[in-house]
Amino acid sequence: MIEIKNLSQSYKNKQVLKDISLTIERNEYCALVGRNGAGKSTLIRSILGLQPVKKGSITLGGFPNSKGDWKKIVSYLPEKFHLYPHLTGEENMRFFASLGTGEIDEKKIEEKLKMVSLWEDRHNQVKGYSKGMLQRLGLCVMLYYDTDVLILDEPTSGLDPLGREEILQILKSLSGKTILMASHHMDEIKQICSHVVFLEDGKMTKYTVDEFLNEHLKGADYK
Ligand SMILES: Nc1ncnc2c1ncn2[C@@H]1O[C@H](COP(=O)(O)OP(=O)(O)OP(=O)(O)O)[C@@H](O)[C@H]1O
Repeated sequence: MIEIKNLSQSYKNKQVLKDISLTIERNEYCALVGRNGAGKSTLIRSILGLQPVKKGSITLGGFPNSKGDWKKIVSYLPEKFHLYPHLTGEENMRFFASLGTGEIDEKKIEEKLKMVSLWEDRHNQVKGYSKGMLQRLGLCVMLYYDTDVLILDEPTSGLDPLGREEILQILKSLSGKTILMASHHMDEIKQICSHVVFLEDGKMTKYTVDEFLNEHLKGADYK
């Protein structure tokens, strides 16, 4: 579903990604792991076409990321995103739903709000939502589009253990999705991911979760 070939990225003289090649197959749940500054955001930004690719190529579902068609199969949840605080949860959903074809699928909004346990709170203004609720609403917007590929940048960042668990359970309940998710939390990676994409010194290695744990956790780099 995601294919990266010989990707290199630099900022001025600093090379951040060095000749990276990666294939993420359909139905794989991949954690994107690396120390601060390893290049995780640079990789995500490159995949999403937010950063021009000068060297290498990226395709999503067979579509080059330089052309628009790939957007039909990919949704992205940034680490920081904006919702309208004066609108209710449901009104926010309706707003984002209308950005697609212009038509709003009310049944689907109901289904997704229930999926993220916000149906009861749908008539409340978002300004009163907790961080966990906001994160679930962000996820709900993303899930509304029913895309095959989900890219998430630290979706549980800043949440308490219960809030994190709620997000993980939602992701776990999905089927037929391909996920790339930046994460610093080994416990959540173990819980929901099949693979780890590890960035270090500009190089990338893809492991199964067990391989990664055996290789890297003896020194307790990540917990
Ligand atoms: N716009 C930019 N201009 C110059 N250098 C940048 C820019 N963006 C990122 N960098 C540098 O590139 C390197 C990789 O940054 P990136 O944000 O991709 O890492 P990251 O793995 O996402 O880090 P974190 O875990 O802290 O979010 C870092 O050394 C960073 O300082």
